[in-house]
Amino acid sequence: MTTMAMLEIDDLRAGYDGIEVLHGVDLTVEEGEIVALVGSNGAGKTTTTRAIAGIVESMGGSIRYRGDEIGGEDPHEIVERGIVQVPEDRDLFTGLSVRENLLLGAQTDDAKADRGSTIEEAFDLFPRLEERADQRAGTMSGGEQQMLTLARALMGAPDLLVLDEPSTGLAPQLVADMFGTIAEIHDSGLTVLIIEQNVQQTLELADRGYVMENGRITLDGTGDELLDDEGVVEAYLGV
Ligand SMILES: Nc1ncnc2c1ncn2[C@@H]1O[C@H](COP(=O)(O)OP(=O)(O)OP(=O)(O)O)[C@@H](O)[C@H]1O
Repeated sequence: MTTMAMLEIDDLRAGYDGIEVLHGVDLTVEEGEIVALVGSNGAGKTTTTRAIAGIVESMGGSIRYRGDEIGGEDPHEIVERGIVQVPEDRDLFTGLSVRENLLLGAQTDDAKADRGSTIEEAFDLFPRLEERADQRAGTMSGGEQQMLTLARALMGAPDLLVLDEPSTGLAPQLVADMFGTIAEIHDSGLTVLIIEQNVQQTLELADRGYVMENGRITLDGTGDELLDDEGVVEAYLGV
C-alpha cells in the first residue's frame, strides 16, 4: 500500500512575467514532518513557497495537497485547505495592535470561531506578545514582529505551516528561541516546510531536507545526511 504525501510537488515550473524561475521542482512533505528547503540566494526557494500559496502562477507540473490538485487555486482557497504561509517580509498591520493583528490571522470560518482559545494558546507560546497585546505592531522590535508574524499564522489554525526565513534579522539568542518555538509548534502536531539561511540549525531540526540550485532540486536526504554531505558543508556551512 502506498501512502499519500500531505504535499506532493511534481515537475513544478513557475516564474514571473513569463520567465521561468523553477525548472521542474519535485518535493514532498509527509504529514507530521519538518522539511527544510535550503539553497543559495535566488535559487527559487521563495518562489516555490509562493507557488504553494497560490501567489505565483505555476507554468507546469502539479502541486497536490492531500491528493487534490491545488495548482491554480486562489490563495484564499489554499488557506481554507489548511496551508498557511509565513512570508519573509512580515507583512503586519503596523498601525494595529498586537491583539488586532492576531485576530486578523484567523481568516477561515473555523479559525474565526475558535479565535478566543487560539489567542490564549498563542499567548502561552509567546508570553512577550501577551505583555504587549495592546502595543502597535509597528513599534515592536524586529524580533517581536517576527514572533507576531508566526503567532498570527498559527491563528489561522494551519495543518501545514510554510515558513520563509523565520530567523531573518534576529539576534543569535532570538534565532535559538525561534528554532525552539518552531520545534514546539511541530511537537504540537503541525507539519512544517521551512526555508532558511541558517542551514546548520535548520537541518538539525528537520526530518528531511532539499537543496535547491538555479530552480532545481539538486540533492535531498535526511537532515543528518545533508549535514554530512561534503557539497552541503562546503557550500552552505562555511567550513
Ligand atoms: N516578483 C518578482 N519578479 C520577477 N522576478 C522575481 C520576483 N521575485 C523573485 N524573482 C526572481 O526569481 C529568482 C528566484 O527568487 P527567489 O526569491 O525565489 O529565490 P530564493 O531562493 O528565495 O532567494 P533568497 O534566499 O535570496 O531569498 C531570482 O532570480 C529573483 O530575482
